[in-house]
Amino acid sequence: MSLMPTMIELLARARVDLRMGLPVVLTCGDDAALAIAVETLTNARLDAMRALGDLSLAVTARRAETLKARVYDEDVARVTVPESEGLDWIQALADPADDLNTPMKGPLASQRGGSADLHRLAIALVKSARLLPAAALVPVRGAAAFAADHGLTVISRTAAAPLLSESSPLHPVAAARLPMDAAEAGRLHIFRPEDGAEEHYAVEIGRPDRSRPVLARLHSACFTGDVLGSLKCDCGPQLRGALAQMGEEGAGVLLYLNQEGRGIGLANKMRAYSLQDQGFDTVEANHRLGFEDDERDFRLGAAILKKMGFSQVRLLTNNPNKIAMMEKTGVHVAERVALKVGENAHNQHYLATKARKSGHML
Ligand SMILES: Nc1nc2c(ncn2[C@@H]2O[C@H](COP(=O)(O)OP(=O)(O)OP(=O)(O)O)[C@@H](O)[C@H]2O)c(=O)[nH]1
Ligand SMILES: [Zn+2]
Repeated sequence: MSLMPTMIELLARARVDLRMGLPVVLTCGDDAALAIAVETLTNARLDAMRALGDLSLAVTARRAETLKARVYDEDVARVTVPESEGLDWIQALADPADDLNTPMKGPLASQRGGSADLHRLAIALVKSARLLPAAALVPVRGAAAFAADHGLTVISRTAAAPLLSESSPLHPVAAARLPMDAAEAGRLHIFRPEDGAEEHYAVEIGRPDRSRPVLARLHSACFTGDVLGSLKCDCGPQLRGALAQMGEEGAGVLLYLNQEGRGIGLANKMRAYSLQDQGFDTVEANHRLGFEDDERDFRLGAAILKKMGFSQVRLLTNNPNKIAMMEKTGVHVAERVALKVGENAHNQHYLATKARKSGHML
């Protein structure tokens, strides 16, 4: 067996490198670039990157819209970084925290022509590292030798792209009995993805009949709502409401998917909350940060249900996208069970925005 890292392992390593502020070498055919996350960029690394050539910044089309930067490559923009600008300028382009105090960062020049594939790959990697979706790139020659000399991780776009668009296979690692308030007959199962990303959990209540639709909930992690009892969303009451209903019926399965903040991570969710304090709604805040409304991967939920032997569900949700994704990934939604709990004065606007912009059923 080879001791060389596989592409999945290299991607996991690249995510850690980027979070630590290390650059990674990206290749695509004859093109290669050094890419570093803007969020963890330091002056020392910026100087070292600049010594290699002209820098460009990869931002998403969503972020480019707020920055009024031209997008020539559909989902990404390649913004030229002027030599006169330093770390603060670069980070202000990536981080919307100060947008309202310093609205005009430009005019910005975007590159057009040639390929944006390396920039697109850089965005996909920083997103999967749960960082702000922005990266600085500089072209490099002789990528393999350069990476070896500097001890850097190399990611080939051709090898990485299919893995980044798929959802990683998950495997059960442990399960045990867990009596809970809502049901004494509880069992917690832990699932681990092959790509080294977060583990996900399944709470099984009673002994659900695998040949009939099971009462199911796909719950996305919300530290603020689930643990702290935040009034800004309805997650805490939904979590407890779903478990309570499963307890009353004597059977059910609740998946606790660690996709905090609709898949952007807790740090980015707090950035979104800070923008909400400035007056933007939940969807606008995600867009200003450079994310889509919802970055979650619901295929994970279907994969776990199937591993547990469930192929049909009575799904507790108000989100039509969850139903569509279940059906698309081979879990039949026999019934939609409404889950309306936890509305309060603080989250009324949030719930109304989800209904208006994300199609949630009221
Ligand atoms: N980015 C972002 N995420 C949020 C915000 N408020 C809550 N969340 C996250 O949204 C997710 C809530 O998802 P769910 O409880 O599955 O809700 P849903 O998609 O509305 O669907 P149902 O509850 O099934 O109707 C959790 O991951 C929360 O952390 C917000 O303002 N911004
Ligand atoms: Zn929440």
